[in-house]
Amino acid sequence: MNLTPAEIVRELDKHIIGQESAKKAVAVALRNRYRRKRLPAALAREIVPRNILMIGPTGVGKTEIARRLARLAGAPFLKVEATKFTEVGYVGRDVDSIVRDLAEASYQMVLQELKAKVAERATAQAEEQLSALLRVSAFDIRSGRFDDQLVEIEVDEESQLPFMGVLGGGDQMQGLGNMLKGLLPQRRVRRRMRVKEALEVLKNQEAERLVDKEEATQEGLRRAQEDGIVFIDEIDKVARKQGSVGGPDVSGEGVQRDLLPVVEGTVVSTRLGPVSTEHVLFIAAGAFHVSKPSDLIPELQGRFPIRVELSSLGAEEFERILTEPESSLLKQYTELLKADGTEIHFTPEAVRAIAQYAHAANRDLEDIGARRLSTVLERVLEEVSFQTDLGKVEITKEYVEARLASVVASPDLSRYIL
Ligand SMILES: Nc1ncnc2c1ncn2[C@@H]1O[C@H](COP(=O)(O)OP(=O)(O)OP(=O)(O)O)[C@@H](O)[C@H]1O
Repeated sequence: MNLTPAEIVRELDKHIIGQESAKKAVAVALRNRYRRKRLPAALAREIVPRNILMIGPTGVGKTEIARRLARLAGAPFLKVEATKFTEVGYVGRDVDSIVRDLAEASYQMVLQELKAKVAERATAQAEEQLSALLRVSAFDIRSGRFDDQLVEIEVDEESQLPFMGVLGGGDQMQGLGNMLKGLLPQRRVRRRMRVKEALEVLKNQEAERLVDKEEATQEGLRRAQEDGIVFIDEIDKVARKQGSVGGPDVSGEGVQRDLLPVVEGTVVSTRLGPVSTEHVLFIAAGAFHVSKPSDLIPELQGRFPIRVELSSLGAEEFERILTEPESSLLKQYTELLKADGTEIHFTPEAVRAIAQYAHAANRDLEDIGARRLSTVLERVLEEVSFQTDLGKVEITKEYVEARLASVVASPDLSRYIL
């Protein structure tokens, strides 16, 4: 993956509308990693990432840019909220958990890749096991003819939920869950389930056995350290100037002091082994409505030398966000309903109307950025979504207005619905 900064921006353009300077900054940061790796080792060690501070209101694409960048680079990614941490010695999460969770995310990423490589073999073995159990041919299993039949299989306790890592909570909960999984001794239990499910469970179990865990650990460690990207949201909330009121940490300065070594480069021991944060890229973000970046402690300011501002979004950007990204909201809804025999089509005027309503709601209620589009769209499509097999349905400006008029007329109603 040796994309030039311009190519990286072009990739990001497929998902994020506007916010050019932020895209450019992250593109350069990513390219710098590639540049560094081409230098002699002694020199490369000296060059630390120049971290980025994103300044902009909520819902304008800060997280999305960082997440997309990570995906593009195949880099392990972790999002944390600065406000979730508390000074060492007080109740709350300690900052070292950032590194442990990043390592865990990295390990899981590698594990999934390794599993994908052995998927074919794992499937064949799972089919064989089931065919032996049911005394039918593997072909019969594959045909799906026995999908609904019940079968009892022996499973590793943790293999029962092959998708737990995907579904479980936020990034942090996922890290925690995985960590627990790693610590618990494996138990074998007998479970009755439908053949179709058994196949999935056994596939996953075989894949787990086939992959080289040590390889996953080593590669996971390497990626966390060399490619890891940590997004620290709400940094502005811990950047208040020293408050006048007492209490343990009114200003958030303690959290900043704790974050500092992690950002500067430290070694944290994790389940996988020691992880150095020296080359991890940190992207901090905040609205900075009240506090200013200059309210951060000087050492931390120095560690985030690249400052980019993201602008708040207006009706025109909303219109583009609705339609242009590769998996835009309108495309998502269209595909979703198509699965149920309803083909919706939005007229350009309808799209504009939705964008304008969203913009107005942000202005009148609270500016939540592009997130507003989801609530408005949900309301517009409420009735259509409730039904199935409607065939072709055209969503016109008049329809949008009819759906939203009553809500918009009542400020109280708006607050709940939009
Ligand atoms: N410029 C944009 N282009 C496309 N989609 C956007 C844009 N801005 C926001 N979105 C969408 O809006 C949602 C919220 O955006 P995001 O998570 O990036 O907010 P944020 O700026 O990080 O705010 P917060 O700090 O509150 O998390 C995401 O689903 C994202 O895809």
